Amino acid sequence: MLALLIDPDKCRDKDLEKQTHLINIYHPELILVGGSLTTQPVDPVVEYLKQHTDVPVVLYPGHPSQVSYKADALLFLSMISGRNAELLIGAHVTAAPAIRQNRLETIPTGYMLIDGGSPTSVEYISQTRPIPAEKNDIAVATAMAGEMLGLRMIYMDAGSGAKNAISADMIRRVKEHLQSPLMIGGGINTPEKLKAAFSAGADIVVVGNVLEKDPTLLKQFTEITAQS
Ligand SMILES: CC(C)=CCC/C(C)=C/CC/C(C)=C/CC/C(C)=C/COP(=O)(O)OP(=O)(O)O
Ligand SMILES: O=P(O)(O)OC[C@@H](O)CO
Ligand SMILES: [Mg+2]
Repeated sequence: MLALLIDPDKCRDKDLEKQTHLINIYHPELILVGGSLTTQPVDPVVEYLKQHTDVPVVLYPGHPSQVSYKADALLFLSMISGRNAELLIGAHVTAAPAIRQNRLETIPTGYMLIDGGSPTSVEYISQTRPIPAEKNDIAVATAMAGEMLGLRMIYMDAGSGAKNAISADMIRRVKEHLQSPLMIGGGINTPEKLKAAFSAGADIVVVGNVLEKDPTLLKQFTEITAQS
């Protein structure tokens, strides 16, 4: 599956219109909405997408303020690569009552930040250290622990705009030990990197930056996804 990430802060009305037009032609399987730091409200972006496409809109929040009850579901992320209690359970306690009240579907997801070769917004904002890129064993153990805690999906992210995407080796090793779906993202900016992530075992690949810069690449990215 291909998940297109839309950052509410980076899309002006015109960009969103253009992206929506291409989404309706090429149909990525998912749209994710979120950012590690957002100053613009998420609600209008979700509302626009729900009105103009049939592709499911799933929230990928960096903060409880990014929860919109207009979305189809929410990645209920716990940042298991870090040791920041607020991102492991704190934000969740704050957000849970309203999520339940509004009957928003949650997808319990273990979020693992992997070193992508340059500092990323998520690393800075979360005040956590990523798992070193070469430490496959730590990634495997972390994903296993997340699954044992009951998390239903694992998201390994090198961070938006990462210099290096997560290695095929790490993806393969983690996937070997996992029953749950594996999501991969961060720095996937060429057709080759997209193919490599799927070949290594990614179930869902998240692409943000490169499609923000050149939305027309969506055609090629959806074709590769269909062949993978
Ligand atoms: C439980 C609820 C509702 C919220 C907490 C959510 C948690 C634990 C988040 C974990 C850490 C985090 C800050 C994730 C944000 C990831 C995200 C949406 C990244 C998108 O990319 P950006 O980092 O915004 O990329 P740019 O730098 O390209 O804007
Ligand atoms: O913007 P890119 O580098 O595609 O990354 C997407 C996403 O995995 C970030 O959390
Ligand atoms: Mg952002």
